[in-house]
Amino acid sequence: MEKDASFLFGGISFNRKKFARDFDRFKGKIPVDSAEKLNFIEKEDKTIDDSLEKVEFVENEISGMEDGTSTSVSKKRKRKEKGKVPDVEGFSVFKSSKLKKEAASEETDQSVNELLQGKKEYYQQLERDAIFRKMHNIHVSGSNIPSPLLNFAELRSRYKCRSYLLRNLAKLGFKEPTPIQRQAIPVLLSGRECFACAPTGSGKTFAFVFPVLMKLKHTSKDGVRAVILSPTKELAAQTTRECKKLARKKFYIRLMTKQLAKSGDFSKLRCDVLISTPLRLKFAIQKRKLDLSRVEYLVLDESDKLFEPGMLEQVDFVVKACTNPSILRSLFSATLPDIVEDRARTIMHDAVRVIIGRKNSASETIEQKLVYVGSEEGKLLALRQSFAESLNPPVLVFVQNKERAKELYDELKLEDLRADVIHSDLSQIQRENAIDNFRAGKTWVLIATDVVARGMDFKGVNCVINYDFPDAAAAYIHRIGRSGRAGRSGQAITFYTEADIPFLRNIANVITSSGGEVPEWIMSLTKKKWRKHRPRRETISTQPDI
Ligand SMILES: Nc1ncnc2c1ncn2[C@@H]1O[C@H](COP(=O)(O)OP(=O)(O)OP(=O)(O)O)[C@@H](O)[C@H]1O
Repeated sequence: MEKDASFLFGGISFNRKKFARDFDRFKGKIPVDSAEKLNFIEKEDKTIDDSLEKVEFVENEISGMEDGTSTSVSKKRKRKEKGKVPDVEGFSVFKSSKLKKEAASEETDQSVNELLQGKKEYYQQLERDAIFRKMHNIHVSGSNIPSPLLNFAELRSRYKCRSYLLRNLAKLGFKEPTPIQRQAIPVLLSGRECFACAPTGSGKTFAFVFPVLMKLKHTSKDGVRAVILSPTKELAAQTTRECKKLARKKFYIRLMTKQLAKSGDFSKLRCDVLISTPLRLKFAIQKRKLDLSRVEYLVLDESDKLFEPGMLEQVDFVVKACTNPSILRSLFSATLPDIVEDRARTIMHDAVRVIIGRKNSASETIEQKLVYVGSEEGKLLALRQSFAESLNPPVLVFVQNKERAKELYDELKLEDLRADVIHSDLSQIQRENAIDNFRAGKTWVLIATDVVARGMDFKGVNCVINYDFPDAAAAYIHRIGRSGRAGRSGQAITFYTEADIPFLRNIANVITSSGGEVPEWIMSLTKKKWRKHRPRRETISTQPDI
C-alpha cells in the first residue's frame, strides 16, 4: 500500500514522514480506479504545495522561537521579496512578537505559541482537505470552504446528525458518500449557498435532500420550509420518492400534483418540503395563495434547464415569492454553463462552487460510440441490427420529438422487443405506467423524447441509443447519463446522418473529455455553434407510401 500511496502522489511534493497519519488514514481506502485517475493528473497542485510551504514555514518559526534561531527579519524580507516566504495571513503578528520577544512576558509567548499552533493546525487541515479532494476529483472555489466528509459517520460527529437519518441511509445501502455528497453536504450544512456540478448518476439528489432534512430538524406547522424545483413532473415525482425514503415519516413531504395546485387548501395542509415543477408552483402561488415566505431552503435541480427561456420566468416568480431574507439557495446539475452561473450569482450570496471531475462532461462509466447511418432508413436498419446482434435490456431510445416517438413505436411495437413509448402527448397515468413498467423490467425498450432525458434514475439501463442526434451537448450528456449510474457501466450509441455531421465535433469533444476515443477525421472538423439542431427528418417507416 505504501507503494500505491507514492504512486498516487507522484508529482506532488509531499513530506511523507510528517503526514504519516494521513497516509494511514487513506491506506486501504483509495479505490484502484481513483489511484489510476490521480496518476493522470499532471498539473502540479499549487494549493497543496502552497499550504505545505506554509505549514513548514510556521513550524520553522515555532522551533526558531524556541531555540532563538528564527530567521532574521531582513533575511525574511529578502526571501519574501523573492517570493520564497509564503504569505501567511497574520504572520506580521508573529514577526513583531518575535522582535519584542525578550521584553514580552511569558504569557505573551504562550499566546503567540498558541496562535502559531492554531495556524499550523489550520494549514495542516487545509492540506489534508486538498489531498482528499484531489483523490475524489472534487474542485471547489469560494472562501472558507468546509472540509469534505471522510465518511457518513462524520455527519454525526461534525454536524450532530440525528440517528434516524443515518439509519435510513444505512437502510438504503449507502456505505460511502459519493464525491458530490462529500463536499456539497458540508457546504449546505454550514449554511452556505452552493453551485454544484457533478456527472449524471453521481448522487446529487441526496446531496441536497440530506442537508435540507438535517437542517429542518423536525416537522412544524409553520408551512412550507423547503422547496425543490425540478424541470419535469416525472423528475419531481422521483425526487419526492427519494426524499420520503430518507425522511420516512418524520416530515410532511409533498409533490405538487395538478390536483393540489388546482384545489389544495395550503392554509390547512401540513407541508415541510414541497417538490414541484416551476409552472405548477407558480400557479399555486397565484391561484391558491400558497405562502412561501417561510421557505428556508430553495433547491434548483437541473438548474441549467430551469434557467432556459420558457421556464426562467416561472422560476423567477418562485424565487421572488420566497421572501425569507435568510433563505439558502442551491443549484445542482450535471451541466452548468457559465451563463447560468453568471445569472445565478446575481441572486446568490457568497456561494461555494463545487465541481466534480470536469465541468459539463459525461460520466466516465459510459462507453460512447458514434455510428454513421447515412439516412433515416439507415437508422431503422442499424437499430434492428443492433437488437438482433445483442439486445441487452433495458434499452432507452431517444428521438427528436413526440411525432417521431409515435412513428418509431408503431414500427417496433409488433416486434418481439417489449417496446413502449413515452412523450408529452400521453396522459399523466400513461406516462407513469410507461416509467413503472420500464423500471419493473416489463418493458425492454423504451422509446422516449427528452421528457425523460434529465434526472430520471432507471436502475441498470444498459444502453442508451440516440436514434436522433441530440440538439445540444448538454442534451447529449443528460440522455446518455440514464445509463452508467451510481458507478455501474453503461453504453451509449449515437446515430448520425449527413445532416448531423456539422455538429459531430461537439459530441466528439464530450466523448474525448470523458476519456473516450473518436476517429481523427471527426476531431479535425470545426466546432459549430450549436443552437437547437433539429433538422426536418423523413418519417420513420418501412411501410411503402400508398
Ligand atoms: N452514497 C451513495 N452510495 C451508493 N449509491 C448512491 C449513493 N447516493 C446515491 N446513490 C444512488 O445513485 C443513483 C443516482 O443518484 P441520483 O439520481 O441522485 O444521481 P444524479 O447525480 O442526480 O443524476 P442526474 O444528473 O442524472 O440527475 C441513485 O440510484 C441513488 O440511489
